[in-house]
Amino acid sequence: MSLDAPHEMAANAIPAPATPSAPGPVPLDAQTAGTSFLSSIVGDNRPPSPPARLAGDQQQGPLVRVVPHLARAPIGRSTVHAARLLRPASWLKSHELSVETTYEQRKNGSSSVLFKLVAGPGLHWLKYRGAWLQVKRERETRAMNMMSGTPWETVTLTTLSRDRNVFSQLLSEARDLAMKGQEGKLVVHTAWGAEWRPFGLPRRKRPLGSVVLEEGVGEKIVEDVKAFLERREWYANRGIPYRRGYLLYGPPGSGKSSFIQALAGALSYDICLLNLSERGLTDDKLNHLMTNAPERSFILIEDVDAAFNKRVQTSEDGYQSSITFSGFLNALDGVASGEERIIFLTTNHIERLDPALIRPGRVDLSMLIGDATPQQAKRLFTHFYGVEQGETAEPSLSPDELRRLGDELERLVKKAMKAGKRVSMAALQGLFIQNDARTAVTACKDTYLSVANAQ
Ligand SMILES: Nc1ncnc2c1ncn2[C@@H]1O[C@H](COP(=O)(O)OP(=O)(O)OP(=O)(O)O)[C@@H](O)[C@H]1O
Repeated sequence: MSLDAPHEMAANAIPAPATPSAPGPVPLDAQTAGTSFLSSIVGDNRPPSPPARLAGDQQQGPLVRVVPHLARAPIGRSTVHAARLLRPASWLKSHELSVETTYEQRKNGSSSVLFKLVAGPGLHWLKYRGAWLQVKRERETRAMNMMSGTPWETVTLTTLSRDRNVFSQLLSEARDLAMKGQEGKLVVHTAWGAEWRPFGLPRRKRPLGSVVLEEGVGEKIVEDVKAFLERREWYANRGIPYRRGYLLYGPPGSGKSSFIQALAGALSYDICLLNLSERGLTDDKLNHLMTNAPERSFILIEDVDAAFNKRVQTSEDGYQSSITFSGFLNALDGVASGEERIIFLTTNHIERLDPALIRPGRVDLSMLIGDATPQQAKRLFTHFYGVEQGETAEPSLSPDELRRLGDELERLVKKAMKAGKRVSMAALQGLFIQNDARTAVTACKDTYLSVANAQ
């Protein structure tokens, strides 16, 4: 196919600020360049930047950024213009690249910044299943998302092909690519103003069995959540808001957050992490967030005691957020809609919580997630060094010795508990990560029994 060159293209191309020129031409033939350009157009599953015009619905992924604009780009609309614009050599090039960055701050203080080059504002050309497509990304200069301050964007796809199916094929492929990135992964959302946005990349799901709780505790929570999910009709018929609140309380490092994340993963739910100390959070925004969480997600509010122990909300730096205790209670109750709402609260200090917060209807199930019991310690040990396909994680360790070491650990944790010593699951995990099985048991003895014996 040979068509004429886009003389106006360079002049008309939108010079996006902070859009570096690519060092060389970037091939855009999707048949030879694979789907990489397609993925760069549709993005991955990171928070889109800037958001799409219809991005108000948090369920929309990158795919939806393309959909509404197709409607405004009738096929063949600019056939003549495009025919004039095209020249064989330049169709396969795009200099309009943007840098898309993702910043992730982890709970332990570490952070990472990822970047990738994506097709930026301007014109791009690609050949998709034999049809040439013009892709035009335009930023709105006047309108912007008031919540996040980012400009809206229009992506217009135009084709000369008579085959309209090319759009549906492209969109299905884009959707499949987007979904693949999330398959088997846990998506965590955080609040941006009054809307939810995915935070960082989707994470690998943690197997539920890797969080070792006291016998029966995890099972009880899982059963309760599953029973709740099966009773939508029951709630609707009785006019009861379809919501359930859970409180997991106990010492630090006992597995509260890990269990909630693993449970979300097991049920293919997302997590919506709500920080009540967030600057700018108001009662209204909180209410909006609680009632507009993405479908199939748990709302997780950690360390809820820190937020309202004196019915005043103060962050670490002394900033007082403008949410009120009664506003928080109202948001927890939610509007009496049929929307499913599952809320998890965690705390290290249940005694500091206001009784109004944990009354039934707001918190329906409270569970203590405690320090390690002797059996838990042994199970965690076995999980770490355990037998897989007939072999232990360490070749020099026979299954018999593993059992013996596990029993020894169980006994020593029992002894430590008798001596009033607390054994944290997080601390045990730390010892197991650093040591082989034999050294780990010796280290536990040194850590817990030397002190216990001395007492
Ligand atoms: N019961 C457990 N089983 C397996 N791993 C655990 C368990 N408890 C803690 N851990 C490990 O310890 C670390 C901290 O756990 P987690 O953050 O879930 O504890 P937490 O109870 O939520 O603590 P905090 O109250 O301080 O938020 C995680 O890396 C987790 O893997």
